[in-house]
Amino acid sequence: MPTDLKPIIELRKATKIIENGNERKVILDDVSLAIYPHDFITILGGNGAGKSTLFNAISGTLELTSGTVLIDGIDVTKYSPEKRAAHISRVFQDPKMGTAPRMTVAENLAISALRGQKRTLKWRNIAKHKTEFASLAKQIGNGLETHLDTPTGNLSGGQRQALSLLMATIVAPKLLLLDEHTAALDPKTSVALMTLTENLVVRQKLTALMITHHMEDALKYGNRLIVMKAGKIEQDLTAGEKSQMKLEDFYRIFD
Ligand SMILES: Nc1ncnc2c1ncn2[C@@H]1O[C@H](COP(=O)(O)OP(=O)(O)OP(=O)(O)O)[C@@H](O)[C@H]1O
Repeated sequence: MPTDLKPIIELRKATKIIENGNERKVILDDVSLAIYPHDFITILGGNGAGKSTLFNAISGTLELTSGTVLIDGIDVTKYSPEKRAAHISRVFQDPKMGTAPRMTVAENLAISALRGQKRTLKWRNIAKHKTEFASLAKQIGNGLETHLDTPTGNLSGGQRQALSLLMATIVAPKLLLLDEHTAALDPKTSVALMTLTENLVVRQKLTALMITHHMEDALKYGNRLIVMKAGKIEQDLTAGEKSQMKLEDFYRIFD
């Protein structure tokens, strides 16, 4: 990893232990990870490996038992998810998660455009920004730009995920978390959304973590690949190391 760059996000010895009666389960096990500017890291691991737990620890929806989370070198371990949301955006697997269903596409975009600012939403500003929103939505290529006044609950799953991605990146976050964001889509829409994802990440020089169960995607995209197993980071591969790997090597991850 680069030595001259400072990590944007760092986890130091992050551990989460769940105690339930006599049961004690370590779901995040002494994880240390440094994420550098413009890293696009894919994350693979079997069911229950701790991938979403890692995202929860970064975004603050999970309180650590021990360990530290830093953003730009500042200890944010005690910061609420809302406070961290000024820097971190997340797109979930479920198309229903990222958008407010009764609000229109333009209204959802307008709210996202205010992320990290204290200003309240002025509805007249939405009209002002509609042309800009339309040109953003047009990049997606699935007709979203013709639905600016449509409540998001009426969109297709693919349109809704594309909108969630646009909302997560309309103000460039320090870190973009993609939590199996293509998993609920049909194969064609999933490929289109992955292409859009890569375009956005590369064009905006974003820093991103992407959980995927598609081994092909984990190999194809990004400059780093992390493999998780039983709450630990088992492997952290560079692009060079990744290119030496074959699909068969990855099937062993799920043994
Ligand atoms: N709040 C919680 N309380 C108890 N157990 C939890 C909690 N959150 C996660 N776990 C457990 O921690 C383990 C890791 O879960 P996690 O959701 O991070 O896995 P994952 O790698 O994202 O899996 P998947 O690919 O199935 O989404 C699982 O065994 C899960 O049941």
